[in-house]
Amino acid sequence: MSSQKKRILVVEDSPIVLKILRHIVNQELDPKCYQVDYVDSLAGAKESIQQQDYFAALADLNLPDAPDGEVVDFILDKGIPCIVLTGSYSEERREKLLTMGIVDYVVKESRFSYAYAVKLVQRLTLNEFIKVLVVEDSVTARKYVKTLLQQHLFQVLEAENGVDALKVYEQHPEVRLIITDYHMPEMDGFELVRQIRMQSDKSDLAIIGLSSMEKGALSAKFIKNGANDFLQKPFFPEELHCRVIHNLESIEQIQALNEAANRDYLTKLYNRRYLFNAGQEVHRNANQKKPLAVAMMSVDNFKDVNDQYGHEAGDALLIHMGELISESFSRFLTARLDGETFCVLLPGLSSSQALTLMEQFRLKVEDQGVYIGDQYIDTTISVGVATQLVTSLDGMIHRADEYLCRAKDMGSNQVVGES
Ligand SMILES: Nc1nc2c(ncn2[C@@H]2O[C@H](COP(=O)(O)OP(=O)(O)OP(=O)(O)O)[C@@H](O)[C@H]2O)c(=O)[nH]1
Repeated sequence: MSSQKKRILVVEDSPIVLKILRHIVNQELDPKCYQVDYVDSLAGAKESIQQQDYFAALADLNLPDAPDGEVVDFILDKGIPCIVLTGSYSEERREKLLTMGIVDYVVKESRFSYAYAVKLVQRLTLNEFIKVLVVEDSVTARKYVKTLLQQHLFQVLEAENGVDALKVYEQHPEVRLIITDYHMPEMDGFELVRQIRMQSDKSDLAIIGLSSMEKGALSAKFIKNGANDFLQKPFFPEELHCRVIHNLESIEQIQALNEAANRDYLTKLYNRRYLFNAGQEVHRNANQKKPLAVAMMSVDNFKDVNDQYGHEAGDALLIHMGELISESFSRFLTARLDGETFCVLLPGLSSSQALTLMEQFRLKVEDQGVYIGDQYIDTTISVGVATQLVTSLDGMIHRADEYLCRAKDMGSNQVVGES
């Protein structure tokens, strides 16, 4: 999320609804990320929108000075995504709202509907950064899906057949979702899904197949070919949005689980498991022309910090070390291996370059010290650096560890390695 707060406008005249909304907003929207303004009339909305840039608005359809949804027209006119709160539901009203180009409507029935509306704001914030590829040979159908996705702030890419889609995907591997039709010239939807699945699995990229009603079996075939989901045409806009959100949330949950499994809970650096897995490729790519250095570092006399200032202070020092390591070695793979021991893989660096870099880091730690509360703690590190390429990463880490022990034996606060 960008460092600037997102401004959200809530337009609602009912004090009871406002009270519930405020409560949910306070619970769900981080005040560090969102600034929410509340007004109770069209006049209030006009004044606020004149003064501020809004990321999105939640607006009541019927206000005393705007009984017929005029506030929604006004908000949309200003290019602000709008989630409509409506007291009642009818097919006619739904049709009208959707053709206006709103993000979604929420019938004011229970606390859950307000929670849904607030969650939608969070979703829009994420969507801004998500690329979706729409693959469809009919220009009208493609533009329709594109418009619906843009109403939810997605970045939309287009392709008119499977071959075209593969090219776009190659240029934009960050695409998180592909929505593809079945029947297309050059390459159909099934073949596209088959080819895409050779590169990206379901936990990295979601695929939703589109198939027409009369060809019911296509939907099952789409799933069997590797799509995450399908949608039968013609579909309601809400159906598309629900499927899109559902599939993206599944991917996000898997990624969050992976991330949690790969990170050290305290410093947020990668953990030992991740370093050993991801490091294999780094090690494989190393050769005589592309050297690899492995540095192991350990905070000196860390036990004394725990003993003297308490375990919490020790934790704070480790967090500080984690921050220092990730900012100083941002282009390298870094990890906390255990306790007060950290590791960094430095591909492309010769022995002397690696030793110099680690010596600079040692000096930085020595110079900085750290405040834990109002207590200033002086701290130093010892470092071992292995640069001789051996057959396994484990072997290099073991060597670096031996140099680290030597640095400690020689009095700590120094870098020892192969020159
Ligand atoms: N606060 C805190 N302490 C930890 C954590 N993990 C390990 N420790 C402690 O770190 C200390 C490491 O002690 P030692 O292995 O003797 O290392 P040292 O005191 O730095 O000594 P040298 O390595 O010789 O400089 C132990 O007391 C562990 O209990 C942690 O996550 N938080």
